[in-house]
Amino acid sequence: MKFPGQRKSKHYFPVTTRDPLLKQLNHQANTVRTYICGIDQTLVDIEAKVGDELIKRYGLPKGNSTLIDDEKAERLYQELKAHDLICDEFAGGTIGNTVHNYSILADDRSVLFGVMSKNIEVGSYSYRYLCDTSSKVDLNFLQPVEGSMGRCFTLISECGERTFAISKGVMDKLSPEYINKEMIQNSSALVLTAYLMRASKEDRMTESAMAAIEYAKAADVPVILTLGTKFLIAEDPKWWQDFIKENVTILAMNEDEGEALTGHADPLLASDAALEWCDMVLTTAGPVGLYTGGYTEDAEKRETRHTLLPGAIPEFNRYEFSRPKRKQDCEKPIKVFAHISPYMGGPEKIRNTNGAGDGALAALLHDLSANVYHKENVPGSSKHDTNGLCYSSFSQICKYANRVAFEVLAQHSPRLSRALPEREDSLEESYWER
Ligand SMILES: Nc1ncnc2c1ncn2[C@@H]1O[C@H](COP(=O)(O)OP(=O)(O)O)[C@@H](O)[C@H]1O
Ligand SMILES: Nc1nc2c(ncn2[C@@H]2O[C@H](COP(=O)(O)O)[C@@H](O)[C@H]2O)c(=O)[nH]1
Repeated sequence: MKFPGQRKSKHYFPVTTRDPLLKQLNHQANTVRTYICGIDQTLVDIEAKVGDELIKRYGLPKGNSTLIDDEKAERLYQELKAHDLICDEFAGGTIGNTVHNYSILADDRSVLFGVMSKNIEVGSYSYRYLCDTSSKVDLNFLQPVEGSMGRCFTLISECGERTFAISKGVMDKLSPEYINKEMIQNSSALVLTAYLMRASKEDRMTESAMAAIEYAKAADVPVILTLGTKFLIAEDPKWWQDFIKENVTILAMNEDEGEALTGHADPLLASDAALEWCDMVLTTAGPVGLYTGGYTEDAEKRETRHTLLPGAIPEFNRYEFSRPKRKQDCEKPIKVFAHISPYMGGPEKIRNTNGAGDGALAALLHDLSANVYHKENVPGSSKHDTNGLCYSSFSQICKYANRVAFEVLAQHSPRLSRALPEREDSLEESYWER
């Protein structure tokens, strides 16, 4: 487990054996290892730059992720190929991306539940998926199935907006028998996407996801939900509010999804509303940056040293140096928010916005899992007297998530090809120390 994000003072995080205080840890027979679990529809992204006319002609709502039938998928694929419009083919799926990015950042294990073709030919989409997935993502629990892999046509308009057309193949064929209860109950977190809830009944993906959620809740493992697309949420916001209230610890969304869920276009107000149903929220807002929100114990709140920010909730970041806690773990819970503008104003050239939100979530998951790792391995640490949900403060999580989103924007695919640089001198000066 790597330390979550660069910092000048690394406290007592057990990432090095050089510190004499850590010798105690090294005397332990076995360092306890932590991991996160994710469930996804295994998908390969087929990226193409297209005109709006094509998107319209195929009846795809711009910006949405729409399921299309096999006939339409084949027609679309042949048209993209014939006009040489496909610019990349890469493993995708919102949770596949997130657990991959988690494993790259933490340099540690994640477990993915989903399906995979029984027989894999070199060069096939299944092969592509495996090649593009970090070796730290444990794929041993995937369910082998017959049939073709799911494809996600990622159609990028001139304005940069992405429209997804999903040819589902076997992506929803996951059976609940392939959800390993013990793996889920021993993990630091279970991460899911709202997309899993739109599978057809016969396909059983939704049933499998619900089984995993029940296992996680029974063992008090945090359930993290990312909303996927505003269109799905807008179909029935009340259903999603109840679902979150019933099942979710941490909610990740972008500002459009936040508006669909809460009715608030302002990401801060949307975050505030969502905290009535869950314990913590990560709200990304494209060029406006991102917000974290959640609860802390009134007696443990820590005042920021940054400028107090104006907004729909004045000076909303006052206690952003506090660590997030679950609401139920607070005697006197107070809401805390933090915001950060895009790191360095955003990359000079945004290659692709695909997966920036998933990248930010992976950073938050890393911080959460690092907290469990530290708690397991340094149980006597005062850090854990207060039963925090994450290792770092709201403010620090913002910085880390933002930095990772920047890295995804600056590269071509939604999956990080490498971790953040170990030493970023300019960062130490200009960002982490600011
Ligand atoms: N145009 C942009 N300029 C600068 N940073 C951006 C831009 N778009 C996204 N980001 C960064 O990436 C993060 C996630 O992007 P966003 O588009 O909100 O997520 P999603 O992919 O889930 O819609 C933002 O919080 C911000 O840090
Ligand atoms: N599991 C699913 N993943 C999907 C679906 N539609 C799109 N996607 C994936 O989302 C990422 C991009 O994420 P974003 O945070 O930038 O929006 C991309 O890699 C797609 O594969 C779906 O229906 N199910």
